[in-house]
Amino acid sequence: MEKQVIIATKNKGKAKELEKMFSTFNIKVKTLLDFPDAIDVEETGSTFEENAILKAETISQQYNIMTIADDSGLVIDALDGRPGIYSARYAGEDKDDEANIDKVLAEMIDIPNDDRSAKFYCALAIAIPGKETITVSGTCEGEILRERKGDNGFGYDPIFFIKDKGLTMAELSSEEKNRISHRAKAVNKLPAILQNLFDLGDQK
Ligand SMILES: O=c1[nH]c(=O)c2ncn([C@@H]3O[C@H](COP(=O)(O)OP(=O)(O)OP(=O)(O)O)[C@@H](O)[C@H]3O)c2[nH]1
Ligand SMILES: [Mg+2]
Repeated sequence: MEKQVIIATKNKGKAKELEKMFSTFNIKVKTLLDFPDAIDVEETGSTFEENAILKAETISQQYNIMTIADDSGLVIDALDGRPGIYSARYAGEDKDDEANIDKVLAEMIDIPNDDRSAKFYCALAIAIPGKETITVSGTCEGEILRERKGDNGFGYDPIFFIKDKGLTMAELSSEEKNRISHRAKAVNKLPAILQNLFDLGDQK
């Protein structure tokens, strides 16, 4: 049977980036759009890794197919790591990107320019039926601006400034974001792991 993987995310921005990154692997990529009855996993973990594992294992057990889940977020030093694992729901359960940005900007209004460092963090969990779940992670360093710049990407991208580039994440092309992002850095650790896993036995 052809190797296949489910990317278990309901976030369209993430799904698009991950589908693109996985297109280089010799594997059929499915998303939760292909599985409308997928369980809605509650993110009850206290770390990105725990939440990624919860999402990946629940869906891989439901369908008996290898599943990758991404749990990610923005970690701001001056806010003691917030919004962190609560990034998607920072301003409320309706997961409104614009409201989330407004909340961060308001909380940081008195934070001086040289104390606005932050990072994006991405944990990926790979759950394969009958095998132990594996996690990898990646980070991307930046600074939080005082206003939005750029329209690409999703989430907090318009206020996340990357010094090396002199641009926000939302001003990068999708190709460029996919080269340097926290998600790309995590995905880049996968080929060796996937190779190893496939060599261990049959993959449905
Ligand atoms: O500007 C951003 N650029 C990114 O590249 C990025 N990656 C993550 N994030 C933020 O972190 C939340 C993830 O939370 P999260 O991992 O729980 O995902 P989610 O709830 O959106 O979807 P799901 O995968 O759980 O179904 C997202 O909603 C965003 O607010 C990002 N923001
Ligand atoms: Mg989520």
